[in-house]
Amino acid sequence: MLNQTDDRPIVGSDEIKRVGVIGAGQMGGGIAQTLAQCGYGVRLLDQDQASLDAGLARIRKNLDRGVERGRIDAETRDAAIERISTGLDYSQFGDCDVVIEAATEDEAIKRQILKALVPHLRPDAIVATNTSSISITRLAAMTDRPGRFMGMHFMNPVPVMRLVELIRGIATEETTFRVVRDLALKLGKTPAVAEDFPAFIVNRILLPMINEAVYVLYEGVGGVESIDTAMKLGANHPMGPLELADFIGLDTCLAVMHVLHNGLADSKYRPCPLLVKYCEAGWYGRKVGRGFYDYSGDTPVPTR
Ligand SMILES: CC(=O)CC(=O)SCCNC(=O)CCNC(=O)[C@H](O)C(C)(C)COP(=O)(O)OP(=O)(O)OC[C@H]1O[C@@H](n2cnc3c(N)ncnc32)[C@H](O)[C@@H]1OP(=O)(O)O
Ligand SMILES: NC(=O)C1=CN([C@@H]2O[C@H](COP(=O)(O)OP(=O)(O)OC[C@H]3O[C@@H](n4cnc5c(N)ncnc54)[C@H](OP(=O)(O)O)[C@@H]3O)[C@@H](O)[C@H]2O)C=CC1
Repeated sequence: MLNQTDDRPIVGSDEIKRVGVIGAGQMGGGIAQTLAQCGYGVRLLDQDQASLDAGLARIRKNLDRGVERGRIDAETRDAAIERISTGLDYSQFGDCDVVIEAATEDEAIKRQILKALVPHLRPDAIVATNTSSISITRLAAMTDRPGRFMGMHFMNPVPVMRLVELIRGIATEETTFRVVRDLALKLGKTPAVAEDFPAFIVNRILLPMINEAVYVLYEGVGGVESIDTAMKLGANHPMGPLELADFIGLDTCLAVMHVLHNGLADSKYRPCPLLVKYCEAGWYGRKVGRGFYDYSGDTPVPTR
């Protein structure tokens, strides 16, 4: 398939066979698992072996749970694991058709990753970012291929959630968009298109709600349990906002609020000081064992 604007060849969606994933955290792991379950070869990278091992162990556990619950059989699980290779070196992405960046929500880290990544890619490879909030256009400018760059924003937990937000940067070519949209469809997801504004659609709406829940806690309007019970039973949310904040990661929640606050320059997006304090303490939520709940025991215990 030929690129419509500059005639350089670009991979077509049917030709996507190998996908690289950068970051083996909860999102990178979920994306890798979903890709592998759908038959794609996956190259997974993180910055150290311990993070890679932990990521792969989480994928195995999720797939094992699928087998236990009768959702998949053991052969499907084993084949999915076989399709995932891991490494610490960007050269593993040399044969990838698409690479999805899913590292920590920090623009400096993402810029560094993108700069290091592109020299190893085929000229026609597409780069997508799973950022929750950062400008796609700005990240694209860090690469040698703004036309082959866009936002592909999965939701957590990736294997379960049906939505993928698709965000074009100012330079994203239509062919790139179509290839990435088709990949999302092949993963069984429903795409929703968002413009390149801070935090796009889902997080522009969801994160201020979570931040407000933290203010409600900060001001003593309710305790952790009351707030979550109120929103679960009163608004039919599957998780309360504080439970959800812990699930997303308080570091990610705070990073998104900063992008909204800085990017839209409106005081309504001011991160709650209590959210800032929890992050300063390293209480990032479920992934570290403590956030608005303490996860060290059998059942989560509210911390306030
Ligand atoms: C921050 C961003 O940039 C954007 C975001 O992602 S915002 C966050 C968006 N996500 C949400 O809002 C999630 C809200 N929560 C939920 O929808 C549900 O609580 C939930 C789907 C996470 C769990 O559902 P539940 O019914 O309470 O639990 P449970 O029965 O254990 O799990 C339901 C299914 O999800 C699967 N699941 C749960 N957690 C999982 C995980 N972390 N990874 C993979 N699969 C998971 C389970 O295996 C189960 O699958 P089966 O029914 O096929 O066996
Ligand atoms: N959490 C959520 O609900 C959602 C998050 N997102 C987005 O997905 C991305 C990842 O989030 P999430 O998975 O939750 O975060 P996690 O903290 O779970 O994982 C981030 C991973 O990135 C790794 N990492 C950090 N720096 C580098 C680097 N220089 N090179 C390679 N890997 C690196 C981290 O390694 P280490 O642990 O060693 O630092 C970690 O394994 C973020 O952009 C986030 O905004 C999108 C949708 C939902």
